[in-house]
Amino acid sequence: MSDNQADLVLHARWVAPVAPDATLLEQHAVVVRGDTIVDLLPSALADQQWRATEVRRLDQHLLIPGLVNAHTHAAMNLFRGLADDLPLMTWLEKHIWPAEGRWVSDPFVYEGTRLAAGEMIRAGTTCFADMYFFPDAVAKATLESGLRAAIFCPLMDFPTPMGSGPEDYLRLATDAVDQWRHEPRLSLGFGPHAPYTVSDGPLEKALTLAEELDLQIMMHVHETAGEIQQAVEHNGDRPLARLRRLGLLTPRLLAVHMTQLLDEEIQWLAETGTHVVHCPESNLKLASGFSPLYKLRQAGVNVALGTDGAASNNDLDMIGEMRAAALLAKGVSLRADALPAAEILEMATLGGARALGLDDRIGSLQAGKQADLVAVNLARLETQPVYDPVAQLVYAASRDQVTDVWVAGRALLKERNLLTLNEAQLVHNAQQWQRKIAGESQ
Ligand SMILES: CSC[C@H]1O[C@@H](n2cnc3c(O)ncnc32)[C@H](O)[C@@H]1O
Ligand SMILES: [Zn+2]
Repeated sequence: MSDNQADLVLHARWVAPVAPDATLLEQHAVVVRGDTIVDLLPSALADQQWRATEVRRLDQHLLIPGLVNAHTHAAMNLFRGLADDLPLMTWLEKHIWPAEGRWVSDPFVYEGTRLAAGEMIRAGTTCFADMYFFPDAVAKATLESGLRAAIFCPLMDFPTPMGSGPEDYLRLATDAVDQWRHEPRLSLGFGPHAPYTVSDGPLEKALTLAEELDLQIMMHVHETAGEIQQAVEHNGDRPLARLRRLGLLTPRLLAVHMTQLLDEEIQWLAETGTHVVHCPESNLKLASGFSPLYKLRQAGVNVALGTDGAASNNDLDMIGEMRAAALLAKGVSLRADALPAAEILEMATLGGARALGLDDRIGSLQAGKQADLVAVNLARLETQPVYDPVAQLVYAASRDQVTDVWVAGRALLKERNLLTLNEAQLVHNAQQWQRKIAGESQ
């Protein structure tokens, strides 16, 4: 290939690179060779300097880095709407865990993850962090969809359809790491469920293994006030203090939810480089509370954004999640300047990439990074006129304005059509699972 030959040149009316110190660009082009961005330059110059196999002119579009959903349980898409309007522990103990005990299997996780992948691609997510059972099925579905995923293998004290107990989960996790970690679009990690379901021994083992294998750890932490009260009554420690004592507060940990935080605990997170994953819609729907986003960011904690699973959110829409996060941060801090739109977009892209240890590869549009890109059409009456395209994306746009998505230079969505998954088939299969599941719970 000659020096000025590219595979793809994307010209866009606006480009938000999200790179450190980068500003919004107008009439620029992103140049892609193979799976990598090789140039970002004014459109007029790109026309002079680059020849390409494919050229797209996105004249009414904002081009952004692919959204990083930093916490979900993809296969739970098949449980969307199964149990609503309940608080966390009733939802989990009385509905979700019994349903998982009955239905979760390799084929369930494969089909549920495919359904979630279709939804995520159509909403502009290019990378998702998954925390669920049967990681091989998640890996297979992800690779087929063309998405990128960080797969956190489960760890709990009690048995599930996947494993008999901590030793078994850890063995299955290391097997999955061996099998999948060399796939360029996958990364692996450990997913101890929560402080109230994993005891000290297995947590220490997971940390040792994560250090040995250089992997991230994801855990639900401080999701509700009840979780903390129960822990204090049980062993005298708040869960975060216990994780600190065990050595888990490090840049390896993604602490999901964190709705209850003392100022001292925010300092621990900042000092140790622990990441927080904020899931505002799930927290609101389960009435769990909300994470003090403004305080966390002021303290210098890296915050990523996640949807949580579709059984508690009930969608995997990162554009909606950005809006919820922005409005909640302002409402809670009583500061209209808390979390401006550009900062929210950064959380939903580079913040997630940092938390997953992938910021050298994804999260911003820079030469040398992977070509994970999303085009959003702003020429709809709902997003007109455009003074500030990023504000329009966060405060006014909807996910169906995502028109095109690329991961590692490969198109997964073209003019709203899925290219790697059959939409009608996904709907059909979801309906079949619903009939089975609903049929038995009557
Ligand atoms: C081993 S992780 C999968 C496990 O987590 C459950 N889960 C889904 N959402 C939540 C949440 O918000 N808090 C706690 N646990 C959650 C899921 O149903 C699986 O059992
Ligand atoms: Zn979760």
